[in-house]
Amino acid sequence: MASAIIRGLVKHGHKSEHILVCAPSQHTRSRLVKEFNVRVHSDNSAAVAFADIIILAVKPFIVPLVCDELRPLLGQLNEQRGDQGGEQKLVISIAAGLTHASISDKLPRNTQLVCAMPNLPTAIGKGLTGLYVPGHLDRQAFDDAEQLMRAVGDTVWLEDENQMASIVATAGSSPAYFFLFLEAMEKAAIAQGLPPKTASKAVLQSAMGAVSMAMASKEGLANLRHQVTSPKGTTEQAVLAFQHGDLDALVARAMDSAARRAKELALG
Ligand SMILES: NC(=O)C1=CN([C@@H]2O[C@H](COP(=O)(O)OP(=O)(O)OC[C@H]3O[C@@H](n4cnc5c(N)ncnc54)[C@H](OP(=O)(O)O)[C@@H]3O)[C@@H](O)[C@H]2O)C=CC1
Ligand SMILES: O=C(O)[C@@H]1CCC=N1
Repeated sequence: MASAIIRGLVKHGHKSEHILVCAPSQHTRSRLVKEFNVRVHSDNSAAVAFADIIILAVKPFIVPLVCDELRPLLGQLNEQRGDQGGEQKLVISIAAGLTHASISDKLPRNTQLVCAMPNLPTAIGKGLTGLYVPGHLDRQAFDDAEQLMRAVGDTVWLEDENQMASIVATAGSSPAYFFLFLEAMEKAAIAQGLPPKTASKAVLQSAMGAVSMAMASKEGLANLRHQVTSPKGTTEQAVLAFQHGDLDALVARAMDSAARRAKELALG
């Protein structure tokens, strides 16, 4: 996910020399230098010395270990900046499930922390990121987090931290559902006899057309669907097959499973 954010930021015009990536493996560091020409370091505390905005983009169970490494220097530099009336460093966590309080507890007191849930299309500037800070904190103070994630797509602020699990299910994980559905369509089209390249083009262009149309239209998804579905026509048969398979219930079950997993990750 870090690579996707970096790709999106660099595409949007962020200078690669202003980005420092900390990763333990030499292989990953070399790949990122080769791909984006970013700075790299093996020591996570180098990020605190270098950056005003620090993104925690590790697996949820690694976040506490990384916070332990960031805490001493982060506390020291934020205290210095506080004394001088300067801006505090901002930490953004993209770890699925982890709560604001659980990460805050691992960082120096009063660290500016935003919980964010981006998704993979940030890599091409078309991401969706859910953002959360507790209600008693002023969101204006977190403009930098919103601006950064806006550079790689759209953003939504969440009122209630419990909504974060739904954003994981609806946006963080969902590109995989769409890929899965498109894969299934591609396989079916090939099974019906289309050449693989033709099947792929027909599936992807149709998906892009449908999504672009839905985004541009004020009519709502069900209305657009009805426009395709001629009475007694071909689409009706396909829609009926999906409905007989209880697509709505299946999708709800899948999304509930993702949201439930996000809540489990919060518990560690
Ligand atoms: N994948 C996605 O679409 C999304 C993921 N997320 C969240 O992003 C986070 C990362 O997920 P994802 O990108 O899929 O995972 P990956 O396994 O692809 O990446 C994790 C990265 O963490 C690095 N890492 C491991 N240990 C440390 C450490 N101690 N200090 C610093 N870096 C470390 C690894 O570096 P190395 O290669 O050197 O081991 C690796 O590059 C998760 O919390 C996930 O919930 C959120 C939204 C979407
Ligand atoms: O599958 C995961 O856990 C991560 C979080 C959202 C997308 N990928």
